[in-house]
Amino acid sequence: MSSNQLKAPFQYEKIPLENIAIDNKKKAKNMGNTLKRLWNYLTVEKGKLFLVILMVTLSSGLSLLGPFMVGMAIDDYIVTGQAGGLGMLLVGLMIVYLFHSLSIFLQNYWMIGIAQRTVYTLRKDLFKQFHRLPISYFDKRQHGELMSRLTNDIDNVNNTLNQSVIQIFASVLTLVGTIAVMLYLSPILTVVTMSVIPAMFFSMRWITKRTGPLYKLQQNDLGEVNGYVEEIVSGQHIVKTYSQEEKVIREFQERNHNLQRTGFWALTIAGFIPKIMNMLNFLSFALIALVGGILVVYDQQLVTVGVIVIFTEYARQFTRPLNELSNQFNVLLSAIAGAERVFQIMDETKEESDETNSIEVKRTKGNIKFDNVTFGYEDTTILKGIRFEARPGETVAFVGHTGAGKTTIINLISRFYDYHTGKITLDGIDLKSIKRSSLRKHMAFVLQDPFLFHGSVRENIRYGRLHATDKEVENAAVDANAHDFIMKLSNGYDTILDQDGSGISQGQKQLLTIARALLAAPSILILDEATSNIDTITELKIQAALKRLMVGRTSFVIAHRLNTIQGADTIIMLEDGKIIEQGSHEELIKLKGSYYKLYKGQVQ
Ligand SMILES: Nc1ncnc2c1ncn2[C@@H]1O[C@H](COP(=O)(O)OP(=O)(O)OP(=O)(O)O)[C@@H](O)[C@H]1O
Repeated sequence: MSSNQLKAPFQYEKIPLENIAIDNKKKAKNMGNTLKRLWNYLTVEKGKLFLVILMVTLSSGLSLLGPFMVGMAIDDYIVTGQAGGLGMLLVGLMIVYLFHSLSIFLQNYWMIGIAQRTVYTLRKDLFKQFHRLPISYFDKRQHGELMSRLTNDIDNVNNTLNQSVIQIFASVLTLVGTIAVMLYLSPILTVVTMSVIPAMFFSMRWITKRTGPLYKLQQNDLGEVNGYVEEIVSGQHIVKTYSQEEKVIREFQERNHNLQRTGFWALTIAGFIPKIMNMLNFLSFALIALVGGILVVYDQQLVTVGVIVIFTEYARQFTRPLNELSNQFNVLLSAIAGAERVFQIMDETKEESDETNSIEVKRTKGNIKFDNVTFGYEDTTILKGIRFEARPGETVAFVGHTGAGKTTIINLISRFYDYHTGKITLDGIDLKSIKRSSLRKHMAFVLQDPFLFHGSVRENIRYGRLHATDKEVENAAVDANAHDFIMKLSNGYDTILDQDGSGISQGQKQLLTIARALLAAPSILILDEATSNIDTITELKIQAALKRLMVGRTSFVIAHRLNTIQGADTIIMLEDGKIIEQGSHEELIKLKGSYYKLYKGQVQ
């Protein structure tokens, strides 16, 4: 690998901002909707929110009172030379600032509570939504990218709720209050102080127009980075086996670079705000001193020295909330971008809700019938005119080249996807009218790549039936030929398995999933190439366990190795989504068609 390939992109090339297409109207509408939905989450805590608002109002009021009292001290006591009342005023000032601090402490305390609970609910709702989404949704997306929504995006919302809500509210109040008091004290100086507003407004507009889309882009780029990391971490074995480290690092760097670039521009442009605000602040300071000074010299009635001091303080108070508003506005934009991505998932079409009159199937014989079924994932039709019947207790095996449609048939039987035309029935009832959860309760899967959760061996088997007793779990393990190896593990049934069971062999994992299926005692079984990549002794064990598992259950088997399915009642040979041959092993051999050729090819 040349060192150039991995060189960090120190050059921050300009992002073509004009390419970030923004449909302003649509964007504003989306933002409004997102804010409204966030607000709905917040207002669950009406009481606390009211207290926060009360405290913010109090602290804003007190922050106006402080400078006013200082001005009074100058005009009434210092300029007049009567310093007697100064002590009392000082005590008053101390009390004002004490309550000011107390109200700030309380508003933060309550707001953090509200924010944490809001984000907790948001996280809960999003996680729930993950479970309502159809398999097709996950099939199409990178898992890490989805995870990023639950972590980074919600974190973003959390940070904003913790700080920005209070700051924005306090800033608005302080701004309005300051303007009101300034007008009361001196309309001329108010106009002078506010003369910098247009400059502030236009510079802010220029900045936020650019940072908004950039923040959104940054969140997307972060999702991409997370998605890629998740994919590569879980595919480490493959990366190493094919020595693809260089390629992977290069691809990661591309995503990392994009994130760095958007992050750089978002923060750089947002960083202009405080600088511009400071500059304008100093400008308004100078203007107040100049105009105020001239007014004092010409007419003491118009403006006093105390009022000039109050104005210089208010000028700062006046630009600070503006500054804060603009800063918080950027944080808010990034949180809205995060929230928007969260709500996007919440708005995804859920797994089509089961019809209200859909049937709960308590018992089933396990008779599955396909009658002229067609189906396609997207526009292209994958399965065409599929007809077959699996009678109760029978085994139906699917064979065919890769992409022929074997898994797709299984996806339809388990209703991960719904058929388009024709009909699939279970015991004569249309599959679409049966509640998905009720249908899947009667099914168990033993898949090619057995999945185990982080937890004990016992818990992993018990996943098949949560209320099974320890004895039942062990019986299932015995029947699945798993008991012996489990007893040899460091803690027997209580041995903790890593996520995906990386501490045990592939064959052992398969035995555990067979035990899990045995415990579930379903009437329909789905076996997907359960015996590939396994040594002969373990394979024999698995075969025996599967035989036991399949007794009395309708079983659907996908197998590439034809020797494992010779005993099947029906073998269905698929080609390009169509059934080309169907019958028992003997019948298909006699036919001397495609199955015969495939079989001969494998046994030779
Ligand atoms: N989630 C999906 N979205 C879109 N197309 C899909 C999806 N899953 C499978 N397909 C397409 O459907 C066709 C049938 O795929 P299927 O997985 O059923 O084949 P298969 O016979 O099980 O193959 P294999 O033996 O390789 O597992 C293929 O052309 C495949 O590209």
